[in-house]
Amino acid sequence: MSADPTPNELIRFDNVTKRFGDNTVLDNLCFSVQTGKHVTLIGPSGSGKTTILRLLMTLMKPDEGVIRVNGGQLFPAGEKEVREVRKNIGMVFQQFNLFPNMNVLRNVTEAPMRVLGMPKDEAAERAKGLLDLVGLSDKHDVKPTQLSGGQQQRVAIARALAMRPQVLLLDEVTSALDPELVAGVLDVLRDIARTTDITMLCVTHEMNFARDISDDVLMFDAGRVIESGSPEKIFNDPEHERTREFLGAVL
Ligand SMILES: Nc1ncnc2c1ncn2[C@@H]1O[C@H](COP(=O)(O)OP(=O)(O)OP(=O)(O)O)[C@@H](O)[C@H]1O
Repeated sequence: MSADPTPNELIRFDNVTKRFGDNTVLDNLCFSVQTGKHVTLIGPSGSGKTTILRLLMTLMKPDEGVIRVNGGQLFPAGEKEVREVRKNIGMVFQQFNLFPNMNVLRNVTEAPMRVLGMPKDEAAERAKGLLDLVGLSDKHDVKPTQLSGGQQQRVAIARALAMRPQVLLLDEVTSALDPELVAGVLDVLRDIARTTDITMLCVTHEMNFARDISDDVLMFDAGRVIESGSPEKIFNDPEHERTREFLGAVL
C-alpha cells in the first residue's frame, strides 16, 4: 500500500510497471516530483527514462501501478479524467514537428485557440511574450523551414508553454540538433527554469545542463531509480557503483 500523495506533489508514480513482451522496462517504479521543482532523469540508454515521459503523455499505458498528476489520476483512469489531467502537461520532443504551413506566431497560437478556446487577441499577446522569452521576437511572420533547427526547437518550447501547462516534459530536446545550436536552446531552458514557476521533468544526456537546472537528479538503471539527490550529491559524490560508472563514461 502506498501513502496518500502530499499536497505539493505534482507528479507521483506508485509501483508502476511497464513491459514490452518479456522486457520489463519499468519495474515497480516509485518516484514523485514536487510542484515547481526541476527534476532530471539520467541513466544508461534503455533504462526506461523516455518511457516515463511517454506514460505521462498517455502515448502508452503501464501494465500496473498508479500515475497521478496534479491531484488527478492519469492511470488507471477513464477517458474524461485522462483528458482533464493531460491539460496540465506540456512536452517538447527531440523532433519539433511544427506546422510547416503556418508562420511562427500561428504555430504558437493555434493550440490555445483551438483546444482552450482562447480568443485570438489573447492568444497572440501570450504568444508574443513567449516568443520574446525564447529569443524569437523578430521571427513572428516566417515559416518554420526558414529557421535553424535550434530556432525551430525554441518555437516548439514556446508552443508547449502557450497551453499554460503546470509541468513541462523535455525529452532529449537537443539530441537532434547540430552541435553549434545546442547551447542556444539549453540557455533558453535555463532562463525558463530560472524565471518561471513551471515544474520540469527532463530526460537529457547533457550533464552540465542537468547540473545547472536540477533541484533533483534521479539516476535510473534497468527501470528503477537506483539513486537520487541534489546535482551536487549525484555528480560530486555518487553513492552507487553504477552511477559512478555511468558518469565516468559520459563526463
Ligand atoms: N514501443 C516499444 N516497443 C518495444 N520496446 C520498446 C518500446 N519503446 C521502448 N522499448 C524498449 O524499452 C526500453 C527502454 O526504452 P526507453 O526509451 O525508455 O529508454 P531510455 O532510458 O530513454 O533510453 P535512451 O537514453 O537511449 O533514450 C528499451 O529496451 C527499449 O528498447
